[in-house]
Amino acid sequence: MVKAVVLGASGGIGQPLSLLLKASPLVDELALYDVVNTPGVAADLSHISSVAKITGFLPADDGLKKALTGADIVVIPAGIPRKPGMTRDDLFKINAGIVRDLAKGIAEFAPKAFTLVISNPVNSTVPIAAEVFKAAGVFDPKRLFGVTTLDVVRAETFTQEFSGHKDPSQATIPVVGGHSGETIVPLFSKASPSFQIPADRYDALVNRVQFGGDEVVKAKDGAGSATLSMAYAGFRFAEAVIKASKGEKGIIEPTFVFLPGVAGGEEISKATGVEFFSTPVELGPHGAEKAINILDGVTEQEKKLLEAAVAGLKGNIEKGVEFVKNPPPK
Ligand SMILES: NC(=O)C1=CN([C@@H]2O[C@H](COP(=O)(O)OP(=O)(O)OC[C@H]3O[C@@H](n4cnc5c(N)ncnc54)[C@H](O)[C@@H]3O)[C@@H](O)[C@H]2O)C=CC1
Ligand SMILES: O=C([O-])CC(=O)C(=O)O
Repeated sequence: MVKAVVLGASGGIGQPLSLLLKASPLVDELALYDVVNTPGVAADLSHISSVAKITGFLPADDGLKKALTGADIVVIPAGIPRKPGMTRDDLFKINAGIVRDLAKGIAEFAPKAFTLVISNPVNSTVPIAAEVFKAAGVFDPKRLFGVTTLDVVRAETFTQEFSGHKDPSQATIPVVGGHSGETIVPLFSKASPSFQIPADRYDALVNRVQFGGDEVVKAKDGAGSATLSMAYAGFRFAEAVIKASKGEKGIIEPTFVFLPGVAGGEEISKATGVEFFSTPVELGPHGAEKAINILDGVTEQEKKLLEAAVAGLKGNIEKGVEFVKNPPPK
């Protein structure tokens, strides 16, 4: 039996993500939580003739507790999205508190659940969740994931003409680092099967993966950021976590984790100088079984990208940790 919970289920990402989870044969129970509209979204989805039994909750009447109790996997797309001209870090002011409070709920009502954080800025919201879990004495680094799958999905899509896959999702193109601008590092040299990108196209392709989010923010012109591609990516990652938890072997996905708490992660943490980092992770019954180091043998260009990523990540991580350790005055 798998119970999945979506926190922020009525939003632009929350609704299509809930649809995909409701339609998935891997999910037996689905609970939707948001500060608005969950009764309607749950009623609508409940007419779909799939396995999952669906319920919707609002904050009143212990809604968060009821949604989270018994959860195996919790996905968090709660929080505000960007508008043109904003960086993901500009979302910190509002989303940091939202993620902190939802993480407190998870610590209390579903401390053993896999927690998948989508809310931006991921580079800071994942450290926030980790600090909340630590303070509550329930932190298991193998069970906390920042969802960076959309960066991988974009890399697969944007390089299709070089990878040559009819179905671009069949390419393996690792993207490491974090989830904002220069902290996003596509490692094209580590793609498998390998392919060559012409030198005059390289910078533009890296830039497109790093700033793919901005492309959507601009096109939506004030109406938000990526929602449908994110729902696809979030579902892909959630599905991978669920399949691995059920014993399926060989599932590897890049995700933003607390490296010192995952087997193999210490080495990557030493090499990069950061504790939180997105790297390919082998998933298993208990979550992140092994962090895979693919940083050896990267190209000189990729080394430079990694340096810039780490410099940005350090501040983002510190900001998240500080937010919980030394909360700003109310
Ligand atoms: N990790 C990634 O790759 C990506 C992350 N994002 C991020 O995901 C977040 C959500 O984006 P959208 O769905 O487009 O935004 P949205 O505004 O459409 O939806 C957010 C939902 O969160 C709900 N919410 C707000 N406070 C809440 C709380 N305390 N508890 C529960 N629900 C709450 C809102 O009522 C709303 O329904 C944003 O922070 C965005 O930047 C977006 C795309 C990609
Ligand atoms: O760009 C944004 O703000 C949303 C996001 O994280 C993405 O699309 O990668």
